[in-house]
Amino acid sequence: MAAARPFRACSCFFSSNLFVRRCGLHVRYRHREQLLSDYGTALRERGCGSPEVLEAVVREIEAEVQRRKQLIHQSTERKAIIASRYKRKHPEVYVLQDSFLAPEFLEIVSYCTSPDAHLDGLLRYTESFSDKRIYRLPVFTEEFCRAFVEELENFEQSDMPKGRPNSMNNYGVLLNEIGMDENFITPLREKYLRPITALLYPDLGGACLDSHKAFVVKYALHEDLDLSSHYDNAEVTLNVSLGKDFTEGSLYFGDFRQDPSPVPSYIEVEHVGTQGLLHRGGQIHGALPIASGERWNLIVWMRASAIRNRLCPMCNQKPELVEAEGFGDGFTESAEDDVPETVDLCSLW
Ligand SMILES: O=C(O)CCC(=O)C(=O)O
Ligand SMILES: [Fe+2]
Repeated sequence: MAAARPFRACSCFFSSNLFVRRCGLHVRYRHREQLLSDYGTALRERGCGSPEVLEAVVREIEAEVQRRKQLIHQSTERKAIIASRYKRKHPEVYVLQDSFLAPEFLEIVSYCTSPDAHLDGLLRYTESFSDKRIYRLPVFTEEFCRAFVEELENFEQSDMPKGRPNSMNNYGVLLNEIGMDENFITPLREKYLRPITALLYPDLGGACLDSHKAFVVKYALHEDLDLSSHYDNAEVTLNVSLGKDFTEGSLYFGDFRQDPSPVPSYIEVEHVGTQGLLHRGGQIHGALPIASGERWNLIVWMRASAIRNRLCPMCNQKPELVEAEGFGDGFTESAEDDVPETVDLCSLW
């Protein structure tokens, strides 16, 4: 068998999809003049047109680009510190066990791995929302969710260094940094989720999701309340509600990024504790503000190199690969030197 190819990122990470929080806008940034020429009107419309505010916006964007450039290095450092010093409260939650999973979820996986499994059969076990290919299904047990959130709170309250889940969420935990990728998220994706996504999203590489970025987001009254509209850097996303108690805070979904309609229709989907939502990463979505309590959700952005190597979902171009740590952003170098028997079936579509 050929050695696994290292994962890469696309260079657009340093220039595209930069989120300007104060005006709720994603921008591409090369330099100040380009920003003004591409987004001058949009910035003005959102109250960011005065010279002082513009100045602050440019400074924020440049700081975000710097943050992104230092990310790999800082994340590796944090991971090493956490591995050597963090004292886990529930060490057991780091190794996935069947007992963490809802019996109904195990039943779904068992159906999907049976020889005659088909989409219509699977849909009998899930709840579907409109025609947007959004599905809800049971995932974890309540007991597991409680222990997991307790572990995350323990980490949050510790003096360990913490990264932000992504440029839009300020609160939460990057699961690779606390050591949950290897024995929890990777087996969850490979052994349990992939048989399901293979049937739901074959066109998006659902059968060959070969990497992920996993994190937990947290919303609370004096922290983040909501999340602006966006699409994920993922082919398929799993979003599981872990608790705790909260009101409001539903998700809303609009069009698929590559298939916009003149008047997008939005649907709202509630989070149900212990249950997960599967959706296409490219489905435009956001989170409405919570009204009380705390909301913790596990988010797994799942990626298929066979799909994204052709087109980066963030810049819509052939990806320009740059070195990365771990799973990077899920791209791999081209497979031209592969011998035929190692060619992944997914890459033949
Ligand atoms: O708050 C949520 O449930 C959604 C979070 C989300 O969409 C994301 O982090 O990509
Ligand atoms: Fe998202």
